[in-house]
Amino acid sequence: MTLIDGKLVSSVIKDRVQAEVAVLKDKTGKVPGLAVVLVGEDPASAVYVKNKNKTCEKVGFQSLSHNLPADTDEATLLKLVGDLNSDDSVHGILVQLPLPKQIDSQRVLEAIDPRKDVDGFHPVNVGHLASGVKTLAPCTPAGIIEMLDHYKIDIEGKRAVIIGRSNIVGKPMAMLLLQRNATITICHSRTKDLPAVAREADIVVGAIGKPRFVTADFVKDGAVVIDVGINRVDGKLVGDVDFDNVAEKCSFITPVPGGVGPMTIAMLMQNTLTAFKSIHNL
Ligand SMILES: NC(=O)C1=CN([C@@H]2O[C@H](COP(=O)(O)OP(=O)(O)OC[C@H]3O[C@@H](n4cnc5c(N)ncnc54)[C@H](OP(=O)(O)O)[C@@H]3O)[C@@H](O)[C@H]2O)C=CC1
Ligand SMILES: Nc1nc(=O)c2c([nH]1)NC[C@@H]1CN(c3ccc(C(=O)N[C@@H](CCC(=O)O)C(=O)O)cc3)C=[N+]21
Repeated sequence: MTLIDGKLVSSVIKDRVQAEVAVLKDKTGKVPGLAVVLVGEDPASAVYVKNKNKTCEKVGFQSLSHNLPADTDEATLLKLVGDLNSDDSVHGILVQLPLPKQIDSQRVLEAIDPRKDVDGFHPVNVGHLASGVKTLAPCTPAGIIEMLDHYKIDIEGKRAVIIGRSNIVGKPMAMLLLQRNATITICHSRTKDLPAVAREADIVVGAIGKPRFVTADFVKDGAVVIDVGINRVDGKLVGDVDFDNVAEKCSFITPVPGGVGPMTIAMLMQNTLTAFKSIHNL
């Protein structure tokens, strides 16, 4: 069994971004700017925002955080998004999800300029991804593809089973794996005989949000197992995969922490750099 080191692969990407930012800064006098909008005080989101700010500093981006109170109304948030759309120093806009229930998230995501949509959640970018047009792809699944490539894990012709069908992970993961010629199955809470379906997979992606949900019973001998889950159990971070038991059966596995999470941040930097270059025709 090989442990996939997300921290290592993410450093390679961040170093590459950092080097390119330095060159572009010399050439244009400008640096990429990333604006992160957090509504309310969800502790998990706060950790994520802190990591993003730290990484922005490392790679040489300008990082702006907007922390709004939990009772912010939709109009206020839409106004902020509009201001960020027209701010020339901002090239990436990320509105942290989930949003409080008085706000229609879809309306907010659709208000973001698609060129600055570094999460890849705007319908234009979702449509491009589904059509196979090069676009800003969601960071978490894009990071998973990078990890598979780094470890030279074949995707073409392989059977991939994705557990979870969210717009942020499951669905875009399916699109990216399909683009790479995997045969994909997307599972969810209504899937029948889930362990049997998952056992057919050469590559299993667990994105459910339930601690240790994917047990050894879900995994074929020699499969590749990717754990997207971020769950807090007794103050400890655990994934959606029952790591200790699954690790004995699989060929490759990602840990939590230190797997998919750091890759999400690295791809956010990559997407912000891509947006900066496309906005400035570089
Ligand atoms: N590491 C990272 O960078 C990131 C980690 N995450 C983490 O990944 C996990 C998933 O996130 P996200 O995709 O946003 O979650 P969502 O809650 O949006 O989606 C969860 C999916 O899992 C499915 N599901 C829930 N229970 C079951 C079950 N018993 N059997 C089969 N399927 C089930 C749901 O099915 P249905 O649609 O039928 O309800 C749904 O499609 C979370 O732990 C989250 O914190 C998320 C984003 C980035
Ligand atoms: N618009 C939007 N885009 C997102 O991409 C998004 C979001 N909203 N809402 C929340 C989820 C969750 N998410 C994580 C990203 C990185 C880590 C991460 O860096 N994890 C590290 C360390 C975590 C720690 O130690 O606390 C690790 O797994 O090793 C975690 C979680 C992005 N999400």
